Amino acid sequence: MTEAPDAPDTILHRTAGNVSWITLNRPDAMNALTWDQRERVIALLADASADPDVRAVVLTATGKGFCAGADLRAAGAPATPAQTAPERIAGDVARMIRLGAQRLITAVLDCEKPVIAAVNGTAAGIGAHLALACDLVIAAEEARFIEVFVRRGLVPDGGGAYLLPRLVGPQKAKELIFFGDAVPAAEAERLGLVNKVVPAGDLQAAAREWAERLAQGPTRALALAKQLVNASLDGDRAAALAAEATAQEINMGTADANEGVASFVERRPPKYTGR
Ligand SMILES: CCCCCCCCCCCCC[C@H](O)CC(=O)SCCNC(=O)CCNC(=O)[C@H](O)C(C)(C)COP(=O)(O)OP(=O)(O)OC[C@H]1O[C@@H](n2cnc3c(N)ncnc32)[C@H](O)[C@@H]1OP(=O)(O)O
Repeated sequence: MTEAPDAPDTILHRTAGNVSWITLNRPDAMNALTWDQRERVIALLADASADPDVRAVVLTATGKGFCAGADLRAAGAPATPAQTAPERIAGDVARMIRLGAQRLITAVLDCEKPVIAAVNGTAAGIGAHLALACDLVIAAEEARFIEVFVRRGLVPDGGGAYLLPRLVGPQKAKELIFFGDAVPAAEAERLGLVNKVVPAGDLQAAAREWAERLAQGPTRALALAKQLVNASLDGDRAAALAAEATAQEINMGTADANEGVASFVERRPPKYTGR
């Protein structure tokens, strides 16, 4: 288990049916992220990668918000520019973004298990990017996605200017970033930010259904496929084709790959073990 500060009750965690459920639980603050919570989520994602009994991850939250971004009231927030020399501000905030927001988003992108975001409500700032970095996004009808940074006079961080253009194209990405308007779940689905929109009362069941299907799948093949898709966004065709050939070679060493082929030949359903 990865060591991380305990975030008693503000991050709930359970594993059921080979699915790791990570729940942000500060509903009174729209699940705005504190340092402890962020480190706890990063640790739980690392644990999911390492644990062979975890074959899928669901990230969700309680209350009316999914995550309202960094907790702007968090103790120890950097002093305002007027109180600190510019070079110190640059050193502090850039380092905080690298060591904070960016580590969180990277932990999702690099998690070696499929990660589903079950977005129960407002996802703003890095809270939106936390959802959009997940492999699959299921949103409740009332959910909305807000590139809220501009409302605070901030630059989008936590991977926003990396994720958004890849999801919706550069023009739409800049519209969302420039205006910071709330994007309702149905529009987010139309734009390609969300895979599926369901009534709020069905969100957990929908996430469980997809997560349990993935948890019965060929876990290593799913992890390699996730890496191929993510890497393809940054490379050229030659790199993508080389990577898929290598991934298939690696995957052929798994029991699941042999089970998948054998079950077809033997005319029976496959039974994958995730190994
Ligand atoms: C990780 C530690 C960081 C330390 C502080 C850093 C300071 C800045 C440093 C540089 C920038 C870092 C940026 C960061 O990496 C990435 C970001 O996420 S920046 C964006 C931060 N988030 C926001 O700006 C969103 C702020 N919230 C809102 O705009 C609105 O709440 C909403 C999301 C549009 C939802 O609106 P409503 O539905 O009307 O809900 P309320 O506004 O009434 O909120 C309910 C309740 O929750 C409290 N709350 C909401 N968001 C935050 C928040 N981000 N931090 C703390 N508290 C929040 C809100 O105050 C209400 O509480 P109440 O007033 O009722 O007690």
